[in-house]
Amino acid sequence: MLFGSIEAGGTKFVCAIGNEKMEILERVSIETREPEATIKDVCEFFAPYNHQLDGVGVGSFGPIDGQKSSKTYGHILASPKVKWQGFDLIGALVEFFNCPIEWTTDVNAAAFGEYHYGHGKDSNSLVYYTIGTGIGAGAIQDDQFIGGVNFTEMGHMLVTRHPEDTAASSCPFHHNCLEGVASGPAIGIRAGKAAQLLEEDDYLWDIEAEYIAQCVHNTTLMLAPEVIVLGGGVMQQEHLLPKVKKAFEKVLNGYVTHPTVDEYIKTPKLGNNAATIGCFVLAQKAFEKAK
Ligand SMILES: Nc1ncnc2c1ncn2[C@@H]1O[C@H](COP(=O)(O)OP(=O)(O)OP(=O)(O)O)[C@@H](O)[C@H]1O
Ligand SMILES: [Zn+2]
Repeated sequence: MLFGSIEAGGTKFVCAIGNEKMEILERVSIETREPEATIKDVCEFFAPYNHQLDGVGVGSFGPIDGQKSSKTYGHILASPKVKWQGFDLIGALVEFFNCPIEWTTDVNAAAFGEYHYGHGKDSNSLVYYTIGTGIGAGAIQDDQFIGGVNFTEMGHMLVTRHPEDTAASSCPFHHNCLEGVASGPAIGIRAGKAAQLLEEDDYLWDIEAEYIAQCVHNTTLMLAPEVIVLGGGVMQQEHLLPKVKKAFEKVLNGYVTHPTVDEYIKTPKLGNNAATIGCFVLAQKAFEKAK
């Protein structure tokens, strides 16, 4: 079988071809420009395979309309990328491909990859956070994405400000949401330099760990997942995960039981392939649904 994967991101579209073993056979990265030119390149990549593909999975940047009954279903909504506002992304892809398509958000796709082939392989529930330019999350319970009226926006949960943290929030909407205080740009504002340039022993990493620990605490109490995966550029700081585990145990203060922190709080097993593999699984589901 042959599946297509499209990770539609604000900076790049990563397109891949894979098989039922979830092996990536070919992959290309296309710079995100205006919609028409970008979609044209995406279609060119897939064109030689279009009659062989059994399904395509898409993980899209947002905000995107996921309400099936909506007139703008599958359209990009009020995106900061002005040229994409109102663009019918899913419609354009459905029109091009000759096979069934299943789609969700980019972070849901990464969560789905980890749920099926990564740290969630033997679990029935998983929450995945990406901590990068923004903070987004996907929650899965029994193979279903959690969400209703909208896709979830857990990255904007409110957190308690660290008493010594007076830095401006990087989120234009909230003074003390997780993204506003713990995303890469938020660390950058606090540090006065890019997060990746911050020394490993800088105290700001302890503040960062406390914010992420609050996120794990809130997630534990609201969703009680079997595993929480923390991905994205910021988590590439390997010293951060142990700090988060310690801070989480402190903030939770033994209130509920959970697996050991080493089993419970993970960085992605699939690394950068989580979303691609998640899209292949979506593609497989699209194929099975259409049978
Ligand atoms: N090694 C690193 N250490 C610390 N911060 C990092 C590192 N790599 C990237 N970042 C920070 O993460 C942000 C970029 O996030 P990421 O690498 O996940 O890409 P992205 O795809 O742009 O993010 P998003 O998932 O929000 O779209 C930047 O703010 C950057 O400062
Ligand atoms: Zn916010």
